[in-house]
Amino acid sequence: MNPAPNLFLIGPMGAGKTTIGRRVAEHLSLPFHDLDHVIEEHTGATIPLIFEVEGEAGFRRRERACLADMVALDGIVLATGGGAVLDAGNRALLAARGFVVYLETTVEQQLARLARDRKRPLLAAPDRRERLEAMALVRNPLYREIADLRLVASSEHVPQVTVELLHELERIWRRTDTTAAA
Ligand SMILES: Nc1ncnc2c1ncn2[C@@H]1O[C@H](COP(=O)(O)OP(=O)(O)OP(=O)(O)O)[C@@H](O)[C@H]1O
Ligand SMILES: O=C(O)C1=C[C@@H](O)[C@@H](O)[C@H](O)C1
Ligand SMILES: [Mg+2]
Repeated sequence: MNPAPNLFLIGPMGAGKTTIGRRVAEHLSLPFHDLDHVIEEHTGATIPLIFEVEGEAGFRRRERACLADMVALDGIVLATGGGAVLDAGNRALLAARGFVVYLETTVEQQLARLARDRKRPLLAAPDRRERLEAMALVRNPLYREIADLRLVASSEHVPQVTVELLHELERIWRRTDTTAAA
């Protein structure tokens, strides 16, 4: 069993936090929440519109508030947005309130997976590769800082990655159980 109250997925845009998180939650019979969707619901506006009206700073304020609400829950799987770890307070909350899985990916994979995406305002750049590389430079150390588990998805097949993550969690949580019982 998960010794932490929650399971949190972190990692860059297009790493699969939403996709894999939803499937893992289903397998674990836990409620799934996606922080981006929570923000949109609370605001009554899409993420692109929030960025357009309030800028990234406004979006980050809303992200902080919604993240604080979500981590207060118990027994959930939460997929965060790619930039949630930029805030030190968010990082502290995630580390304190759950088991943190860092889904790793490469810029190459991001470019392929998000090629047709128009819903991520930070990707609206003339050179997407350059933008993603710059973000990785700043953010990857922050993901690493709070990760309890790093998963380099070896497959482009979503069900396969889901199974890989479930196996890793089972292995780690079984070990934690044994240690606690000893
Ligand atoms: N392991 C995978 N193999 C192939 N495609 C994937 C994989 N993981 C995710 N995808 C695809 O990549 C796209 C982006 O995935 P997803 O929305 O889950 O990313 P995310 O990590 O939640 O990103 P964000 O931080 O922007 O919310 C989706 O179309 C999804 O189907
Ligand atoms: O990487 C980011 O900063 C973002 C990722 C998305 O999940 C959204 O949270 C938003 O588009 C910003
Ligand atoms: Mg997502």
